[in-house]
Amino acid sequence: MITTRGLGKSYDFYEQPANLLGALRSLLRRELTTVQAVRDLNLDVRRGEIVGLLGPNGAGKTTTVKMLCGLLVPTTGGLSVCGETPARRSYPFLSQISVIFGQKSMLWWDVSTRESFRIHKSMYEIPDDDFSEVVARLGELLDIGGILDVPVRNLSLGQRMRCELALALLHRPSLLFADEPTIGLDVEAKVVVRALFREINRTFGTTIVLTSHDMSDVEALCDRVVIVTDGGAAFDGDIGELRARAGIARTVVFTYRDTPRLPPEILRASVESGAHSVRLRLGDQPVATLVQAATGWGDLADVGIVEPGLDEVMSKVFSESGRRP
Ligand SMILES: Nc1ncnc2c1ncn2[C@@H]1O[C@H](COP(=O)(O)OP(=O)(O)OP(=O)(O)O)[C@@H](O)[C@H]1O
Repeated sequence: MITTRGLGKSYDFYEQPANLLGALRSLLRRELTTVQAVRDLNLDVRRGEIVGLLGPNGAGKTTTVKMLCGLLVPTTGGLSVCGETPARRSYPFLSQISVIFGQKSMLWWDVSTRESFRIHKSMYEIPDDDFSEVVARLGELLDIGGILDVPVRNLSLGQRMRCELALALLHRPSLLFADEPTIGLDVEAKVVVRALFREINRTFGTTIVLTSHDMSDVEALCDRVVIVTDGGAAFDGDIGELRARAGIARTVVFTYRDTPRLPPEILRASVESGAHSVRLRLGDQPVATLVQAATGWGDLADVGIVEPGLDEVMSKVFSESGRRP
């Protein structure tokens, strides 16, 4: 579905002078600055996958997405998306893809969502029957039936995001780019959006490329993650491999019916301890050995093994790549 080889993009721009003197000088001589936003990126996405494109701020994720959907022309390298060259923006290409930018509205601001849908319908030549069916289905799934006739400027952020999603899915794209699609949504709306992504992926086989700083989105959705740092791919694999790469040990939590009598060395090594519980890092020792020892510290009620949070994992991988999370 997507292949990039040696993909690169640099931006040239003139820096804004910091003060009046600088501004006067810049009338005579301006300094051109180049930022290498994406460098030598090799990426393969197969049909039907949900791939997370992750990385710290400024890593080059949005620039990559913009090249993949044809909004930006690469400076170097080659890419093929749905068998086409995105920057040519041919009709067969555009009718197969869709893009959601969480920070940018694709809806017309002054008219209702339904009007934007109608414009979209004519642009994509969606037949009347298909259109009615998809609007009804998305209206129900996203709970927007009651707000389709409200001017977009009067919608709350969460309501607008639901409408943005519906607009993006109207022509049933086979490839969806979603750049921070859950930004600003409340917890309930995020769950709805994730469920919707899963559903369209399962039902229509839609391939999804997602960028998000919300690790719950990533855990809930992504079969595979590609971590971009400084414009290049620093990791490509599934979340299990990513956890292994970060090398953060799992922890085990022992919960007691009474207050446990913890040996001093256990107390010192604990990640946290409370009146009725203690949390320890699982090092090389077998879990069974630790559980056996834990039964001797008090009236053991429960044992739970906790994977490191994806936020912690990402933070470690980003910092190892020399970038802040
Ligand atoms: N239009 C532009 N002109 C000049 N530089 C740009 C432009 N757009 C992005 N950049 C620079 O390119 C680099 C990558 O930006 P990009 O927006 O692709 O990162 P990102 O990974 O999406 O970041 P974030 O997570 O903060 O959204 C940054 O250093 C940014 O300042």
